[in-house]
Amino acid sequence: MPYASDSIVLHQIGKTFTTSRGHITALHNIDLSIGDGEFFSIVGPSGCGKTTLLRILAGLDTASTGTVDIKINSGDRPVNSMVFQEQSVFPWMMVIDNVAYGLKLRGIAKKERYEIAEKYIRMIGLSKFAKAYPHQLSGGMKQRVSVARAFANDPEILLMDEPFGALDEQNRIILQQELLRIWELSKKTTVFITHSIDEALCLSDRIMIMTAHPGTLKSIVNVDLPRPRDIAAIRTTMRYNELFQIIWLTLREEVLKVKQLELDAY
Ligand SMILES: Nc1ncnc2c1ncn2[C@@H]1O[C@H](COP(=O)(O)OP(=O)(O)OP(=O)(O)O)[C@@H](O)[C@H]1O
Repeated sequence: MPYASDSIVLHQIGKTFTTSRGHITALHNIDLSIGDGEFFSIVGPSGCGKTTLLRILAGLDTASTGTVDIKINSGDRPVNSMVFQEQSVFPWMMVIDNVAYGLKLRGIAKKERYEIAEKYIRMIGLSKFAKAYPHQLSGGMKQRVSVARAFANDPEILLMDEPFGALDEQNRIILQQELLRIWELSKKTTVFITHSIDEALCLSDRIMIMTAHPGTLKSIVNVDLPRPRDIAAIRTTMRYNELFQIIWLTLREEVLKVKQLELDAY
């Protein structure tokens, strides 16, 4: 898919952890470019290095080899915002203050940061709960607050590590649809980790499939499903099913390798 420019360029990324039991190579020689405004998902078997890669993009960890380049469009914005699987809201803050937190850190005046926060709270359907505290919200609602906060921060890139993994299916579908809607409006470069081929297909422009440990780039699939997307409708299309098969057959080889390694270890 054509993009005006690259937002993220990874060159020969490798990561080796040193532990008391020796060295663990988590990532090996990953070359990758992600376009400005692209929704890019990563799937791969358990332990293949997805989170490690995202942590390197977030600056929470450093690569052992290679380089990471992230295009900075404006010096006033944070480079990234991350949404984790676990709800990472502050329990002592009202919803509106949780969503506005990053803006406060950047010194944005209260009136303006509340206006921005209210806009995103409206988008995720929580206006009535703007002054509620997290203990008054369900798990799905708290995760919505995390998503709203990430967008309100207006980062250069959005990083999401299985953000809906802990939710029940109904809440997950609703949040996926809301994420699609907000992303369509902002066209923010997004890197999204998921274990779900379905989720990756519904949301992404491209999907990267990683090999089993050590993680390398196995292949990248273009998701040529039309946008804007309705998640329920897209799943009924023939192209969705074709893409699902392609990804599953590629991924299955890697999942089986992990299973074999587990059996060999016994
Ligand atoms: N801080 C660390 N110290 C040592 N080894 C680590 C560390 N973090 C990750 N690893 C190892 O690196 C490899 C990749 O881990 P990572 O969590 O990135 O995989 P993942 O694909 O996100 O896994 P999952 O799908 O199960 O969440 C694993 O073998 C893991 O044990």
